[in-house]
Amino acid sequence: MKSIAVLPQGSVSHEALLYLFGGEPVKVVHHKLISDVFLSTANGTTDYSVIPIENTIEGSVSLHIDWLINEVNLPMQTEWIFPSIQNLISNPLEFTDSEGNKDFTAMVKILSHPVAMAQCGQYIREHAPWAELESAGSTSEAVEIVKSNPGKGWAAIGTALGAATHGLEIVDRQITDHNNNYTRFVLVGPQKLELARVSSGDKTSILVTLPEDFPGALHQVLAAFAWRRLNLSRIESRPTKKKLGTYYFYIDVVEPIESILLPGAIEEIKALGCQVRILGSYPTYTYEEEKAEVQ
Ligand SMILES: O=C(O)C(=O)C[C@]1(C(=O)O)C=C[C@@H](O)C=C1
Repeated sequence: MKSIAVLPQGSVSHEALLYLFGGEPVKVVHHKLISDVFLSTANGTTDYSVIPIENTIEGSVSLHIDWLINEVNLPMQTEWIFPSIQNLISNPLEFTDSEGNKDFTAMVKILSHPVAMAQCGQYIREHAPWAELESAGSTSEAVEIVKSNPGKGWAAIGTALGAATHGLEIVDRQITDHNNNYTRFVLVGPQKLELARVSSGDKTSILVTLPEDFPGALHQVLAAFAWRRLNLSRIESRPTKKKLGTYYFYIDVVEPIESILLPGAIEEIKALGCQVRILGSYPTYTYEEEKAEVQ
């Protein structure tokens, strides 16, 4: 049975994992911090790790992309999209007045994962702008901390599964600034992954380092894809962390690595003096509500 490292029970990542595998039996190994999720597969304890890499509202999860680039050498084996539905969660009746109405005046602190917190900025500004905001390793860890601190005016932003896991109350449902809030997840690990569900296509993620002092280098890199009509779905620069002003370009190509034209494009980019690292070539799955078993 495949073993999969993921953030704690009831995190968005955990919901996304349950969705991806549907009924397939897998051994789920929870870790409090994303660094430990990465390391568990990097050191061979688990077969795969679930990594959130991009969100509709917050954009790239830079920390996780940097880990993929700099800290571990774990190929991406699958990508899928899953909705991040965030809720305001508290100990039962903590924010209900004697007449049964919601009353947030005693809300002194809101805890969540910083990405989830950022997805709900508008809600916080409208409902409890006075509350102190505190980061947790995951939305589910935030719920767990709130559970251990009843009566203090603390609330968490997290999933319905997180609230159910810890037996807490959902004070307000679906509080993200936009309803169309989706997260792109990747499963990373050394082995290819076969899934029962039908994919919506393939992608290849590559990392390109430009040679120094080469005018128009990025233009020429992009031209290698353009004249072959290879579709790019994302391009993003990340600092190399070695010298100020030097960057990696993270590029997603909507083709599998074994397609006819992609290897030629990569060779052309290398011939320009660029370094190319393949981060993975993998099937991608779009979210289909009727297949979701959670929420
Ligand atoms: O904290 C969680 O529940 C997570 O799964 C982490 C994470 C992230 O790192 O982006 C995943 C998706 C959500 O949109 C917010 C947080």
